[in-house]
Amino acid sequence: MIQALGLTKVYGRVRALNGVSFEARPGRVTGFLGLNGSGKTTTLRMLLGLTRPTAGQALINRRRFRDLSHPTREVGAVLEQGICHPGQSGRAHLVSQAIMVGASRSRVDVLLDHVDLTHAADQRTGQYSLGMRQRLAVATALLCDPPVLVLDEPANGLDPEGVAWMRGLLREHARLGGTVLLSSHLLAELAHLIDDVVVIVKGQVTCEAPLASLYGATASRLRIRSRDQRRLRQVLESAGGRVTRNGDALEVVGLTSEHVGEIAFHARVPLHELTVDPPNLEEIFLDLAGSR
Ligand SMILES: Nc1ncnc2c1ncn2[C@@H]1O[C@H](COP(=O)(O)OP(=O)(O)OP(=O)(O)O)[C@@H](O)[C@H]1O
Repeated sequence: MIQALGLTKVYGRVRALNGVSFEARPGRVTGFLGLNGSGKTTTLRMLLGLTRPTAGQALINRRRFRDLSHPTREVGAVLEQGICHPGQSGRAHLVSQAIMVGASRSRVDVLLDHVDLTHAADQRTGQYSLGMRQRLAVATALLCDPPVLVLDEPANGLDPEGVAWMRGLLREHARLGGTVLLSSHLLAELAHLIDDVVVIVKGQVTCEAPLASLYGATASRLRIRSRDQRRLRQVLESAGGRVTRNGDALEVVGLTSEHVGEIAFHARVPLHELTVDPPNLEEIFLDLAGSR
């Protein structure tokens, strides 16, 4: 469980965070979304005891990071990939990290396998691709099998296969009861990964909700073609639809497809096309982030 309680951070004249509060719960993957400079990294760093809040508290399992008796057993973090010596092999890196955090040596091989790096374990990390370094960073975070995971832009630089792998790993972690909080500046990228969304805009949380509820709150757009567009537009508008023209089609918001079908039937206007465009996640996010 992660809790941000009124987190505020002031750097000189910059108020980077202004009373940020939200929760990330066990068994769920929470996306922490915001445009560049909105305060995501500052918040994550506070959760991990790396930045001191001016006011408020950042709690992992109801304690501040510095009060955790075994921090690496409670929370694993991937803040930036590639904090490893380029001359060291992936395996050597993990072994030295395991010694530092008191994890067993056997855990290293299990994790190399888990992140699919066994084949490159003895290669120098300086020769690793961005995706391989990201996998190594995830393995490092998992050394003590912590229930809470915090990841800053984990999909950055990953190819589609890497993104799919990361998605599977994080979903599985949540399925087993873990808490996952990850930041991103792209909502669409997280569509099949996250359960809950927290949106931060200029240091303030503007939305905290299950992802599914965002789809529900935004009306679908219908695309309709007919032989008699003029008549159709008239009847749809008088039924309360907001109609705009797009090429040879009409776009309608505010009516369901069933409703449109019945209206067209009663008006005796044959339809050539009636399709539903689900809300576009990126548009929803940009609306929430106040950039449109
Ligand atoms: N050490 C610092 N000193 C001064 N200002 C800072 C410092 N760290 C962050 N800031 C400012 O705080 C604000 C939030 O920055 P932060 O890095 O948390 O945003 P972010 O959402 O993670 O952005 P990005 O997606 O670009 O990484 C920005 O205006 C940034 O310039």
